Amino acid sequence: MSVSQTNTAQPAISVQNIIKRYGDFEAVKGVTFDVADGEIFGLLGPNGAGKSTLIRMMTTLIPVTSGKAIIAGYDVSRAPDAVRRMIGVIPQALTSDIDLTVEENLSIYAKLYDVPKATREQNINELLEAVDLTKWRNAQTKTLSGGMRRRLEIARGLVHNPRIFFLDEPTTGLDPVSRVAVWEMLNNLKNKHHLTMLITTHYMDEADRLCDRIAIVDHGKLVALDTPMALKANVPGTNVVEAQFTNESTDWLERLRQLAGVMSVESQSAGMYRILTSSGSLTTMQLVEMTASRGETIKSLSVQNTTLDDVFVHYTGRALRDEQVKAAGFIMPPRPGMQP
Ligand SMILES: Nc1ncnc2c1ncn2[C@@H]1O[C@H](COP(=O)(O)OP(=O)(O)OP(=O)(O)O)[C@@H](O)[C@H]1O
Repeated sequence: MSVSQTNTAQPAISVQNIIKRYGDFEAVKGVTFDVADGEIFGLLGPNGAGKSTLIRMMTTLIPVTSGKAIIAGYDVSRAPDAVRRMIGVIPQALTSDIDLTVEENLSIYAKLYDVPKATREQNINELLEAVDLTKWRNAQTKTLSGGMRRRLEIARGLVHNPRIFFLDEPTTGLDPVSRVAVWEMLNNLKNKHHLTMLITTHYMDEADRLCDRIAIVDHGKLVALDTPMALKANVPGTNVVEAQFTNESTDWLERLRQLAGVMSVESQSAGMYRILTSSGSLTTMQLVEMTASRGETIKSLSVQNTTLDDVFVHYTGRALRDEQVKAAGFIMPPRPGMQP
Protein backbone atom coordinates (compact mmCIF):
# COMPACT_ATOMS: atom_id res chain seq x y z
CA MET A 1 0.00 0.00 0.00
CA SER A 2 1.36 3.41 -0.90
CA VAL A 3 0.47 5.97 1.73
CA SER A 4 0.67 9.47 0.39
CA GLN A 5 -1.78 11.48 2.51
CA THR A 6 -1.08 13.15 5.84
CA ASN A 7 -3.84 12.22 8.23
CA THR A 8 -3.82 13.48 11.81
CA ALA A 9 -5.79 10.42 13.06
CA GLN A 10 -2.99 8.06 12.08
CA PRO A 11 0.17 7.62 14.14
CA ALA A 12 2.98 10.10 13.50
CA ILE A 13 5.36 7.14 13.10
CA SER A 14 4.41 3.59 12.24
CA VAL A 15 7.20 1.02 12.04
CA GLN A 16 6.05 -2.38 10.84
CA ASN A 17 8.23 -5.47 11.11
CA ILE A 18 11.26 -3.51 9.97
CA ILE A 19 14.51 -5.34 9.25
CA LYS A 20 18.00 -4.05 8.44
CA ARG A 21 20.77 -6.32 7.24
CA TYR A 22 24.37 -5.26 6.73
CA GLY A 23 25.64 -8.13 4.59
CA ASP A 24 24.94 -11.27 6.60
CA PHE A 25 24.50 -9.36 9.84
CA GLU A 26 20.95 -8.52 10.91
CA ALA A 27 21.20 -5.32 12.96
CA VAL A 28 17.41 -4.79 13.27
CA LYS A 29 15.33 -7.97 13.42
CA GLY A 30 11.69 -7.20 12.74
CA VAL A 31 10.73 -4.29 14.98
CA THR A 32 7.14 -2.98 15.15
CA PHE A 33 5.83 0.08 17.00
CA ASP A 34 3.67 3.19 16.55
CA VAL A 35 4.30 6.66 17.89
CA ALA A 36 1.17 8.76 18.45
CA ASP A 37 0.88 12.31 17.23
CA GLY A 38 2.33 14.68 19.86
CA GLU A 39 4.07 11.95 21.82
CA ILE A 40 7.68 11.99 23.12
CA PHE A 41 8.90 8.47 22.47
CA GLY A 42 12.18 7.15 23.85
CA LEU A 43 14.32 4.46 22.26
CA LEU A 44 16.63 2.87 24.83
CA GLY A 45 19.11 0.09 24.44
CA PRO A 46 22.69 -0.94 25.10
CA ASN A 47 25.48 0.03 22.69
CA GLY A 48 25.01 -1.73 19.37
CA ALA A 49 21.33 -2.60 20.06
CA GLY A 50 20.22 -1.06 16.77
CA LYS A 51 18.86 2.35 17.86
CA SER A 52 20.86 4.44 15.39
CA THR A 53 20.11 1.97 12.60
CA LEU A 54 16.39 2.31 13.36
CA ILE A 55 16.62 6.11 13.35
CA ARG A 56 18.63 6.10 10.12
CA MET A 57 15.94 4.01 8.41
CA MET A 58 13.11 6.19 9.75
CA THR A 59 14.87 9.33 8.56
CA THR A 60 15.63 7.95 5.07
CA LEU A 61 19.42 7.93 5.57
CA ILE A 62 19.77 4.19 4.88
CA PRO A 63 17.46 1.85 2.95
CA VAL A 64 15.12 -0.54 4.74
CA THR A 65 15.91 -4.21 4.03
CA SER A 66 12.30 -5.27 4.58
CA GLY A 67 9.21 -4.13 6.47
CA LYS A 68 7.89 -0.59 6.52
CA ALA A 69 8.37 2.77 8.18
CA ILE A 70 5.55 5.26 7.64
CA ILE A 71 6.44 8.76 8.80
CA ALA A 72 3.68 11.42 8.92
CA GLY A 73 1.77 9.25 6.47
CA TYR A 74 4.63 8.78 4.00
CA ASP A 75 6.48 5.54 3.35
CA VAL A 76 10.26 6.11 3.74
CA SER A 77 11.01 3.74 0.85
CA ARG A 78 8.41 5.14 -1.58
CA ALA A 79 8.33 8.84 -0.71
CA PRO A 80 11.66 9.74 0.94
CA ASP A 81 11.55 13.40 -0.14
CA ALA A 82 8.11 13.87 1.40
CA VAL A 83 9.36 12.25 4.63
CA ARG A 84 12.38 14.59 4.69
CA ARG A 85 10.12 17.64 4.50
CA MET A 86 8.13 16.44 7.52
CA ILE A 87 11.06 15.64 9.82
CA GLY A 88 13.85 17.39 11.68
CA VAL A 89 16.89 15.32 12.59
CA ILE A 90 19.52 15.96 15.26
CA PRO A 91 22.31 13.43 14.82
CA GLN A 92 24.73 12.45 17.58
CA ALA A 93 27.58 14.48 16.11
CA LEU A 94 27.51 18.28 16.21
CA THR A 95 27.28 19.50 12.63
CA SER A 96 26.78 23.28 12.78
CA ASP A 97 29.51 25.33 11.08
CA ILE A 98 31.76 26.73 13.79
CA ASP A 99 33.02 29.59 11.60
CA LEU A 100 29.53 30.96 11.03
CA THR A 101 27.47 32.95 13.51
CA VAL A 102 24.50 31.39 15.28
CA GLU A 103 22.07 33.23 13.01
CA GLU A 104 23.99 32.35 9.83
CA ASN A 105 23.82 28.65 10.74
CA LEU A 106 20.03 28.89 11.03
CA SER A 107 19.64 31.03 7.95
CA ILE A 108 21.63 28.68 5.70
CA TYR A 109 19.50 25.75 6.79
CA ALA A 110 16.29 27.70 6.22
CA LYS A 111 17.44 28.47 2.68
CA LEU A 112 18.45 24.85 2.09
CA TYR A 113 14.93 23.80 3.06
CA ASP A 114 13.34 26.51 0.87
CA VAL A 115 11.68 28.24 3.79
CA PRO A 116 9.97 31.25 2.14
CA LYS A 117 11.82 34.53 2.71
CA ALA A 118 8.73 36.11 4.26
CA THR A 119 8.63 33.59 7.13
CA ARG A 120 12.36 32.84 7.43
CA GLU A 121 13.26 35.76 9.68
CA GLN A 122 10.27 35.28 11.96
CA ASN A 123 10.98 31.53 12.29
CA ILE A 124 14.59 32.21 13.19
CA ASN A 125 13.68 34.88 15.74
CA GLU A 126 11.14 32.60 17.41
CA LEU A 127 13.54 29.67 17.52
CA LEU A 128 16.39 31.78 18.90
CA GLU A 129 14.03 32.91 21.64
CA ALA A 130 12.85 29.32 22.31
CA VAL A 131 16.39 28.01 22.74
CA ASP A 132 17.49 31.10 24.67
CA LEU A 133 20.15 32.18 22.18
CA THR A 134 18.71 35.53 21.04
CA LYS A 135 21.51 37.54 22.57
CA TRP A 136 24.09 35.23 20.99
CA ARG A 137 22.68 35.46 17.45
CA ASN A 138 25.77 37.29 16.15
CA ALA A 139 28.30 35.22 18.10
CA GLN A 140 30.56 32.87 16.17
CA THR A 141 29.46 29.29 16.80
CA LYS A 142 32.95 28.27 17.91
CA THR A 143 32.65 30.56 20.95
CA LEU A 144 29.55 28.74 22.31
CA SER A 145 29.59 26.29 25.19
CA GLY A 146 28.63 22.64 24.54
CA GLY A 147 25.10 23.18 25.87
CA MET A 148 24.56 26.33 23.79
CA ARG A 149 25.82 24.62 20.68
CA ARG A 150 23.47 21.70 21.25
CA ARG A 151 20.60 24.20 21.61
CA LEU A 152 21.63 25.82 18.33
CA GLU A 153 21.55 22.41 16.62
CA ILE A 154 18.06 21.81 18.00
CA ALA A 155 16.86 25.19 16.69
CA ARG A 156 18.44 24.45 13.31
CA GLY A 157 16.59 21.12 13.11
CA LEU A 158 13.29 23.00 13.53
CA VAL A 159 13.87 25.87 11.12
CA HIS A 160 11.63 24.35 8.40
CA ASN A 161 8.75 23.65 10.81
CA PRO A 162 8.91 19.84 10.81
CA ARG A 163 6.14 17.80 12.43
CA ILE A 164 8.35 15.02 13.73
CA PHE A 165 11.68 15.53 15.42
CA PHE A 166 14.31 12.76 15.71
CA LEU A 167 17.05 13.31 18.29
CA ASP A 168 19.90 10.84 18.63
CA GLU A 169 21.34 11.24 22.16
CA PRO A 170 20.60 14.98 22.44
CA THR A 171 22.33 15.50 25.78
CA THR A 172 25.34 13.17 25.64
CA GLY A 173 28.44 15.01 26.81
CA LEU A 174 26.52 17.82 28.53
CA ASP A 175 26.84 18.69 32.21
CA PRO A 176 23.76 18.00 34.41
CA VAL A 177 22.58 21.63 34.42
CA SER A 178 22.74 21.92 30.62
CA ARG A 179 20.97 18.57 30.29
CA VAL A 180 18.03 19.77 32.39
CA ALA A 181 17.93 23.00 30.35
CA VAL A 182 17.73 20.95 27.13
CA TRP A 183 14.90 18.80 28.56
CA GLU A 184 12.88 21.88 29.50
CA MET A 185 13.50 23.40 26.11
CA LEU A 186 12.42 20.26 24.28
CA ASN A 187 9.22 20.09 26.32
CA ASN A 188 8.41 23.74 25.59
CA LEU A 189 9.14 23.30 21.89
CA LYS A 190 6.99 20.19 21.75
CA ASN A 191 4.02 21.99 23.29
CA LYS A 192 4.41 25.18 21.30
CA HIS A 193 4.97 23.56 17.89
CA HIS A 194 2.87 20.45 18.53
CA LEU A 195 5.81 18.21 17.66
CA THR A 196 6.14 14.47 17.90
CA MET A 197 9.61 13.51 19.15
CA LEU A 198 11.60 10.31 18.98
CA ILE A 199 14.66 10.38 21.20
CA THR A 200 17.46 7.93 21.83
CA THR A 201 19.31 8.31 25.08
CA HIS A 202 21.74 6.55 27.37
CA TYR A 203 20.37 8.39 30.38
CA MET A 204 17.56 6.66 32.25
CA ASP A 205 16.61 9.78 34.22
CA GLU A 206 16.25 11.61 30.91
CA ALA A 207 13.95 8.93 29.51
CA ASP A 208 11.93 8.90 32.72
CA ARG A 209 11.50 12.67 32.89
CA LEU A 210 10.97 13.37 29.21
CA CYS A 211 9.29 10.42 27.50
CA ASP A 212 5.60 9.55 27.36
CA ARG A 213 6.51 5.99 26.32
CA ILE A 214 9.73 4.05 26.09
CA ALA A 215 10.79 1.21 23.81
CA ILE A 216 13.74 -0.91 24.95
CA VAL A 217 15.69 -2.46 22.09
CA ASP A 218 18.30 -5.18 22.53
CA HIS A 219 20.17 -7.21 19.90
CA GLY A 220 18.02 -5.64 17.17
CA LYS A 221 14.71 -6.63 18.80
CA LEU A 222 12.05 -4.74 20.72
CA VAL A 223 12.02 -6.23 24.22
CA ALA A 224 9.68 -3.84 26.06
CA LEU A 225 7.37 -0.94 25.22
CA ASP A 226 5.24 1.07 27.65
CA THR A 227 5.01 4.22 29.74
CA PRO A 228 7.90 4.68 32.20
CA MET A 229 5.47 4.11 35.08
CA ALA A 230 4.04 0.87 33.64
CA LEU A 231 7.52 -0.42 32.79
CA LYS A 232 8.61 0.13 36.37
CA ALA A 233 5.43 -1.40 37.79
CA ASN A 234 5.76 -4.52 35.64
CA VAL A 235 9.31 -5.38 36.62
CA PRO A 236 9.25 -8.09 39.28
CA GLY A 237 10.11 -6.49 42.58
CA THR A 238 8.86 -3.03 43.31
CA ASN A 239 11.67 -1.90 45.59
CA VAL A 240 15.41 -1.86 45.58
CA VAL A 241 17.23 -2.32 48.89
CA GLU A 242 20.92 -1.44 48.96
CA ALA A 243 22.88 -2.73 51.91
CA GLN A 244 26.51 -2.64 52.96
CA PHE A 245 27.88 -4.67 55.87
CA THR A 246 30.93 -4.12 58.06
CA ASN A 247 31.81 -7.80 57.79
CA GLU A 248 32.90 -8.95 54.28
CA SER A 249 31.43 -12.44 54.73
CA THR A 250 31.37 -14.59 51.57
CA ASP A 251 27.89 -15.96 52.18
CA TRP A 252 26.01 -12.63 52.23
CA LEU A 253 24.81 -13.18 48.67
CA GLU A 254 23.22 -16.54 49.50
CA ARG A 255 21.73 -15.33 52.80
CA LEU A 256 20.23 -12.21 51.21
CA ARG A 257 18.64 -14.33 48.46
CA GLN A 258 16.69 -16.24 51.14
CA LEU A 259 15.00 -13.18 52.68
CA ALA A 260 11.24 -12.67 52.17
CA GLY A 261 10.23 -11.06 48.87
CA VAL A 262 13.70 -11.12 47.31
CA MET A 263 13.73 -11.54 43.52
CA SER A 264 17.45 -11.04 42.84
CA VAL A 265 20.65 -9.94 44.55
CA GLU A 266 23.59 -8.29 42.81
CA SER A 267 26.96 -7.89 44.48
CA GLN A 268 28.46 -4.48 43.76
CA SER A 269 31.77 -2.81 44.52
CA ALA A 270 32.85 -1.90 48.08
CA GLY A 271 30.79 -4.70 49.68
CA MET A 272 27.48 -3.20 48.56
CA TYR A 273 24.53 -5.49 47.71
CA ARG A 274 21.63 -4.41 45.49
CA ILE A 275 18.48 -6.40 46.27
CA LEU A 276 15.39 -6.36 44.07
CA THR A 277 12.36 -7.24 46.18
CA SER A 278 8.58 -7.32 46.02
CA SER A 279 8.42 -5.95 49.55
CA GLY A 280 11.02 -3.42 50.61
CA SER A 281 9.76 -3.22 54.19
CA LEU A 282 9.57 -7.00 54.78
CA THR A 283 12.99 -7.64 53.27
CA THR A 284 14.53 -4.77 55.23
CA MET A 285 13.00 -5.97 58.50
CA GLN A 286 14.29 -9.53 58.02
CA LEU A 287 17.67 -8.24 56.90
CA VAL A 288 18.07 -6.18 60.08
CA GLU A 289 16.96 -9.13 62.26
CA MET A 290 19.29 -11.58 60.50
CA THR A 291 22.26 -9.22 60.79
CA ALA A 292 21.62 -8.60 64.51
CA SER A 293 21.13 -12.32 65.30
CA ARG A 294 24.56 -13.04 63.82
CA GLY A 295 26.14 -10.23 65.85
CA GLU A 296 27.06 -8.31 62.71
CA THR A 297 26.45 -4.69 61.77
CA ILE A 298 25.01 -2.86 58.80
CA LYS A 299 27.24 -0.08 57.49
CA SER A 300 24.60 1.49 55.26
CA LEU A 301 21.05 0.69 54.18
CA SER A 302 18.67 2.34 51.73
CA VAL A 303 15.28 1.42 50.25
CA GLN A 304 14.23 2.85 46.89
CA ASN A 305 11.40 2.45 44.43
CA THR A 306 12.19 0.59 41.22
CA THR A 307 13.92 2.84 38.68
CA LEU A 308 14.19 2.63 34.91
CA ASP A 309 17.72 1.30 35.48
CA ASP A 310 16.15 -1.77 37.07
CA VAL A 311 13.78 -2.08 34.12
CA PHE A 312 16.75 -1.87 31.76
CA VAL A 313 18.67 -4.57 33.64
CA HIS A 314 15.57 -6.76 33.74
CA TYR A 315 15.07 -6.67 29.97
CA THR A 316 18.64 -6.51 28.69
CA GLY A 317 20.55 -8.33 31.44
CA ARG A 318 23.02 -5.46 31.50
CA ALA A 319 23.39 -2.49 33.81
CA LEU A 320 23.19 0.91 32.20
CA ARG A 321 26.35 2.06 33.97
CA ASP A 322 28.27 -0.38 31.70
CA GLU A 323 26.79 1.50 28.76
CA GLN A 324 27.68 4.87 30.22
CA VAL A 325 31.36 4.09 29.95
CA LYS A 326 31.01 4.66 26.24
CA ALA A 327 28.75 7.68 26.65
CA ALA A 328 31.19 9.34 29.03
CA GLY A 329 33.88 8.91 26.38
CA PHE A 330 32.18 11.52 24.23
CA ILE A 331 33.60 14.93 25.01
CA MET A 332 32.34 18.20 23.62
CA PRO A 333 34.93 19.82 21.37
CA PRO A 334 36.82 22.61 23.14
CA ARG A 335 35.99 26.20 22.35
CA PRO A 336 38.50 29.02 22.07
CA GLY A 337 39.35 30.56 25.39
CA MET A 338 38.18 27.53 27.39
CA GLN A 339 40.46 26.30 30.12
CA PRO A 340 41.62 22.70 29.52
N1 LIG B 1 27.28 0.24 8.33
C1 LIG B 1 27.31 -0.85 9.09
N2 LIG B 1 27.82 -2.01 8.62
C2 LIG B 1 27.83 -3.13 9.38
N3 LIG B 1 27.35 -3.20 10.64
C3 LIG B 1 26.83 -2.08 11.16
C4 LIG B 1 26.79 -0.84 10.42
N4 LIG B 1 26.22 0.09 11.22
C5 LIG B 1 25.92 -0.51 12.38
N5 LIG B 1 26.29 -1.80 12.35
C6 LIG B 1 26.12 -2.80 13.43
O1 LIG B 1 24.74 -2.88 13.70
C7 LIG B 1 24.50 -3.02 15.10
C8 LIG B 1 23.59 -1.90 15.57
O2 LIG B 1 24.32 -0.67 15.51
P1 LIG B 1 23.67 0.71 15.92
O3 LIG B 1 24.68 1.78 15.64
O4 LIG B 1 22.33 0.85 15.28
O5 LIG B 1 23.48 0.51 17.47
P2 LIG B 1 23.05 1.58 18.58
O6 LIG B 1 22.01 0.93 19.41
O7 LIG B 1 22.71 2.87 17.96
O8 LIG B 1 24.38 1.71 19.42
P3 LIG B 1 25.07 3.02 20.09
O9 LIG B 1 24.31 3.26 21.33
O10 LIG B 1 26.44 2.52 20.32
O11 LIG B 1 24.99 4.15 19.10
C9 LIG B 1 25.88 -3.01 15.76
O12 LIG B 1 26.27 -4.35 15.97
C10 LIG B 1 26.77 -2.34 14.73
O13 LIG B 1 28.09 -2.83 14.83
